[in-house]
Amino acid sequence: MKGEGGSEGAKRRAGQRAAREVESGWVVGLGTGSTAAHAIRALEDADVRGIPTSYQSRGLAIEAGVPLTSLDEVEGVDLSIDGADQFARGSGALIKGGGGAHAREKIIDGAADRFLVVADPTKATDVLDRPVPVECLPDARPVVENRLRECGGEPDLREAAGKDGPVITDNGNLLIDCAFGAIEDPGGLATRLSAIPGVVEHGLFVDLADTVYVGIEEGVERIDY
Ligand SMILES: O=C[C@H](O)[C@H](O)[C@H](O)COP(=O)(O)O
Repeated sequence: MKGEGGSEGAKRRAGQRAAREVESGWVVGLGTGSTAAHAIRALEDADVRGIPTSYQSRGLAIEAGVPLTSLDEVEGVDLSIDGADQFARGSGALIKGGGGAHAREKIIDGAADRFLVVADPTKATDVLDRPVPVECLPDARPVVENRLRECGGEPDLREAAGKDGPVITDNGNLLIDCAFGAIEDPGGLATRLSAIPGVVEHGLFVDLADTVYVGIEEGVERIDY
């Protein structure tokens, strides 16, 4: 369910710009995906501790020599830097989870004093309209799918490439990509999705982003919320 396109240069500019906000001694949430990866690499020589949001970001941090910690070893998270599959320019609402990492991302990004989103211009939209990734307990899938239909969605179990069967998240759960068409009220939909028994977490991030850095041809655009 990853988004298409987006130049690597734009992603790199956004990731490196966000990494410049990190101060010595900070605890930093390490986001997942190809854009957040540039921020993690840019922290190579920084005096920080990182909390990874996924298996992928953990591996990247180890490669870059960023010391790792966890939520139960720190008093707080100073800053988190993470990507997005789509963001609404006007509100900063996001769709995340194209790589299936949104549950841990929401915990860590949401715990941070500041949450910086890094993106390329293909992620920007006026109204969110990508399918929303929903992480679901395996036994609950039929019930969750019915409830998603009642919410107006079209659920689609995410299949794994190179394997017969579904994608299993880092937490051992299933992923359902649910299309809702244009999402005019992300906050209302987020509340409804969170109330479904068996839903571990969904990829709508509402009122969480403080700043979006968008890599563009000439540099980086900054949008504050
Ligand atoms: O589960 C994955 C994450 O939410 C990513 O941050 C999101 O998919 C964006 O990834 P990318 O920067 O590779 O487009």
